[in-house]
Amino acid sequence: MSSDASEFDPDRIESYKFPETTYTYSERDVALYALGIGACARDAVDVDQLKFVYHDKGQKFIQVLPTFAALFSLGSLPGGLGLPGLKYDPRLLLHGQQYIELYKPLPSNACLKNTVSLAGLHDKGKAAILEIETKSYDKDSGALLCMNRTTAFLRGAGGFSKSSHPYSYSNYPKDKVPSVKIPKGQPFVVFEDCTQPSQACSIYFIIARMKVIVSYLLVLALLYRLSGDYNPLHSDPTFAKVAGFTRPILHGLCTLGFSVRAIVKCICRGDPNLVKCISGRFLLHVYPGETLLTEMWLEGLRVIYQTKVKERSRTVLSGYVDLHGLSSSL
Ligand SMILES: CCCCCCC[C@@H](O)CC(=O)SCCNC(=O)CCNC(=O)[C@H](O)C(C)(C)COP(=O)(O)OP(=O)(O)OC[C@H]1O[C@@H](n2cnc3c(N)ncnc32)[C@H](O)[C@@H]1OP(=O)(O)O
Repeated sequence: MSSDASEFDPDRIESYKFPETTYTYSERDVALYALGIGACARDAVDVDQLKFVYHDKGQKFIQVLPTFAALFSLGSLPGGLGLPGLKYDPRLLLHGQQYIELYKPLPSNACLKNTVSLAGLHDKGKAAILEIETKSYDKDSGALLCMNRTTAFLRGAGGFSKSSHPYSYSNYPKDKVPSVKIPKGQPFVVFEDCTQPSQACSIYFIIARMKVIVSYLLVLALLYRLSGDYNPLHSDPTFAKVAGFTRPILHGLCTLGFSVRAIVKCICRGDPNLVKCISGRFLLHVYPGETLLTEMWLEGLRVIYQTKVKERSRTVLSGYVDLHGLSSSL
């Protein structure tokens, strides 16, 4: 018996073959992205960040922040999430998680070929969770640059299981994904950005062995969207209200970009190529203009982090970043 085309149909979603896509970017996109996640926002001559927006010290290419790789995954979805069998209200979609593996330093401009597949689909009753895997190859050399696993939390789309057992499909072993446990002790380092332009910038407070970074977001969602996520949830007040928010919220990937940029600055001493893999779960929305505070703990070559909104004292993101090694100056 064929299923009704207007129904949520997990079998159709699971058997869908995603087309290959291409994604092309230039140095201008790389610099615009870095500005969208707050690089140099508080200090236009920050030696650790100028290289992400400018050919600092005569460098030949602008360097690429590791979370730039996440853009390839959003750009790889044909027509958004218009998959056969997937029925959901786009106004209720939230970004749930992002996982990125980096295999090579990201070039400052490239033409990429993306292969896309379903990584997971889960029925959580009140929501459906959809996971999409994107592998990005340099089109010229054929080299695999990175892999993204992007998780969408589709509020109101759950309850589609055909048996009493909740539907759950994954193309990767769940036990290989470490869950994040925030350590009980104090974070590792303290770094605080200046709060007002009139203050001296980039003041370091080394308090015991703690470092904390504070960043200030202003109209970032409007700037960040120019990197390719035009979801009106981040710009349209009416749309945001229907989605359940008092005003447009920040892109999850912008918050992740802030947090990982803080880690690159504080732990990697500005070297983006020390980052091997990134994992983050979005726990709560962020309003543009709120202050982000990223706390970091170092456990071997793993940085465990959590990001809080200072004004509401709420954790909005947590995860880990695995490194290839540690900076010798740490
Ligand atoms: C293909 C992908 C395309 C992606 C496109 C992205 C486009 C972007 O423009 C969209 C955005 O950027 S939206 C902004 C960023 N995201 C957010 O602000 C979401 C913040 N998180 C929340 O609000 C809640 O955690 C919330 C609402 C997500 C969950 O909270 P609750 O409803 O309270 O859930 P809870 O009862 O705690 O858990 C139910 C089950 O769901 C699992 N879960 C919870 N949070 C999750 C999350 N963030 N990601 C993945 N899974 C999550 C829980 O584990 C639980 O399952 P189980 O019962 O099996 O443990």
